[in-house]
Amino acid sequence: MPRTYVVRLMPAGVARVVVVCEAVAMTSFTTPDLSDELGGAARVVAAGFLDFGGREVFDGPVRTVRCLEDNSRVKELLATPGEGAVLVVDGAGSLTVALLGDMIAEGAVAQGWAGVVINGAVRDVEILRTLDIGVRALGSIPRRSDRQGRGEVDVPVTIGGARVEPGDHLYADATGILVTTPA
Ligand SMILES: O=C([O-])CC(=O)C(=O)O
Repeated sequence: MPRTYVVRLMPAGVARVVVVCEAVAMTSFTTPDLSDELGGAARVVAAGFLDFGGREVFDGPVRTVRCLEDNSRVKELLATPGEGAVLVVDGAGSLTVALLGDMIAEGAVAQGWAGVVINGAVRDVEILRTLDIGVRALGSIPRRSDRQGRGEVDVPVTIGGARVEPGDHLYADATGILVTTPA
């Protein structure tokens, strides 16, 4: 792991090396290790989610939205304090409209959300990748979604074959995504 070192000359002329920061944030988990350690208690989300965010590794307690081609609830929820949570959006796998774009994602960063995992599509991908938030989705498309106030918040959903409930904990890294239910 890359590190930044400062070399100070001590009075006796002896060089002392002090690690002052990690250039890459230390992560306390990997999804393969969690999968091995927890077995069936770690519900693994099927492969197929792509990384669109500026944070490759993220985790947090889960909030959920279920919606179909209408991101009203996504926009509303991500404009409220996230407190390190991960929003899991079950958009039924629809790839015809985007449920997240740069404006909503920038708001989510400002509100302290750790990540957004979308069983559906995003847009503004050039900007999403610059933002300090995890974003996973199935694909991208230019068309915005409808906003007719449809959708449900904090309901159990299933994405990538894994059941996800509000209050679960979601872990995502370069390998994949898994979900646990805290004891
Ligand atoms: O407004 C939307 O539905 C999605 C979008 O483009 C944004 O978040 O900037």
